[in-house]
Amino acid sequence: MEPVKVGICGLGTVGSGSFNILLKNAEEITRRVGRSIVIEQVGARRDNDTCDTAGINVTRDIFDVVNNPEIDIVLELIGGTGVAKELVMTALENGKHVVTANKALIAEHGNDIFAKAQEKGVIVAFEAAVAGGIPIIKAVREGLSANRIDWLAGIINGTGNFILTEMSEKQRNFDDVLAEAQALGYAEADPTFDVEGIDAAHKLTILASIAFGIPLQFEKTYTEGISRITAEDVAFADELGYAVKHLGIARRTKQGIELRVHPTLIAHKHLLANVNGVMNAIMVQGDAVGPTLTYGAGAGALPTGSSVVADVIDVARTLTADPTNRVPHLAFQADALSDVEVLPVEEIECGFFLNMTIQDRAGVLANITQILSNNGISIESLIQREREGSDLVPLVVMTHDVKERNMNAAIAAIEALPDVAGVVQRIRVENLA
Ligand SMILES: NC(=O)C1=CN([C@@H]2O[C@H](COP(=O)(O)OP(=O)(O)OC[C@H]3O[C@@H](n4cnc5c(N)ncnc54)[C@H](O)[C@@H]3O)[C@@H](O)[C@H]2O)C=CC1
Ligand SMILES: N[C@@H](CC=O)C(=O)O
Ligand code: NA
Repeated sequence: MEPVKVGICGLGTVGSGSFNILLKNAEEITRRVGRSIVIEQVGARRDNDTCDTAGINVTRDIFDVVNNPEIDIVLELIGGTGVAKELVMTALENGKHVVTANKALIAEHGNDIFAKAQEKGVIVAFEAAVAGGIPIIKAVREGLSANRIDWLAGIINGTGNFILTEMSEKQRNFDDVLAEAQALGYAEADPTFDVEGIDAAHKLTILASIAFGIPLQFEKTYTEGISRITAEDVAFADELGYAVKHLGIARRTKQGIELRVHPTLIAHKHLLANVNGVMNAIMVQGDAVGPTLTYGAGAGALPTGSSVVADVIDVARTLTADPTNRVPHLAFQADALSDVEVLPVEEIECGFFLNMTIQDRAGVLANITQILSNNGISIESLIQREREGSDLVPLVVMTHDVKERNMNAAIAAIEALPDVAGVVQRIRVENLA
């Protein structure tokens, strides 16, 4: 049989990983697919030392790739939502299948892209876009398709988890660890996407769509990053028996859907609290299967390339299958997406860890507990520390579950007390039972 011809756009971290896997495992891949997969052309601004492109057609113009009539599958591995969108739309218009690792593109423009793919009868595959090497899209969209998914929660940004782990285990400084994550190829081109939670929000948007059958709604995802987390927060949390992890959470409730990414306290004994470094893990709760957990590298050239190439294999296999029987892009039929409401964060209920600085003076603690109680908030535990030579001392409060709305009111009142210095740090606590 004729080989399947692939064109790679972008030869950076993920492009090089995918390129090298396609060459190294060519024989094994042919055994799996029943025909060979060859790299017909590479579009790259510059060469990559880790890739031997001898004998391969290399162009500096990535649009040569999507306009090359020989190519069956285009790999979009340049990133961003500008040129990348134009590239993907052109490839689809030209009748080519597309494999991408670009979560920003899918989360923000996926609705348009999938509509175009459907019109043209081609596939857009994006396993690498969520949690790097973990086959979570396939797991949710296919492996768990018998279930009504109740919720999912996971560590879905490798850079952020790498930073939190190094800060907690080695007391390293935030900027240092971020620079290392960039050098290792984990971080986004703009690393604020990693540290401000935008990248995790892109991924959660995609996961929620395939779990619940809702359109992609990135703009409705509540997004908070790890940049405000201090070494002191991590140490206090640890003392109380918790790890600080950056989680993406999507949950169905009677009122609507929770879609949120933020730092979270998780009990040390919980599996997610023990996912460290660049590793990602996602819990999915289905009504039939119960809780499931997948774990693996969330970023890096070869782990991400693993997902890209698996998608190429999937597409190559379906080239001989009936197009109407393929798995729908968002797991549910395009005309069967539901418009259930995404809840505002004020409606979400969880426990809180509050870390504040107060004057070491009689009555301050009583004022704070009174405010909490006035807002219907009960305290689970509390740490108050003396600080030698200073009458400003740290106070940490853990609360039982309460609506974010009540907590907002309580924090505003606490911050207005003359004996409370600066802002109250809040980290949400999840039991994930
Ligand atoms: N680095 C990682 O571990 C992961 C990255 N991703 C996603 O994969 C995509 C690529 O990311 P990386 O490989 O990390 O980025 P990168 O910056 O290492 O690679 C991108 C490459 O594309 C090239 N490029 C960009 N625009 C171009 C243009 N107009 N013409 C020719 N070449 C162009 C750049 O020169 C660069 O070599 C992004 O969407 C990213 O979000 C997804 C999962 C993991
Ligand atoms: N920057 C991302 C790369 C993978 O998606 C991350 O760190 O997780
Ligand atoms: Na994946």
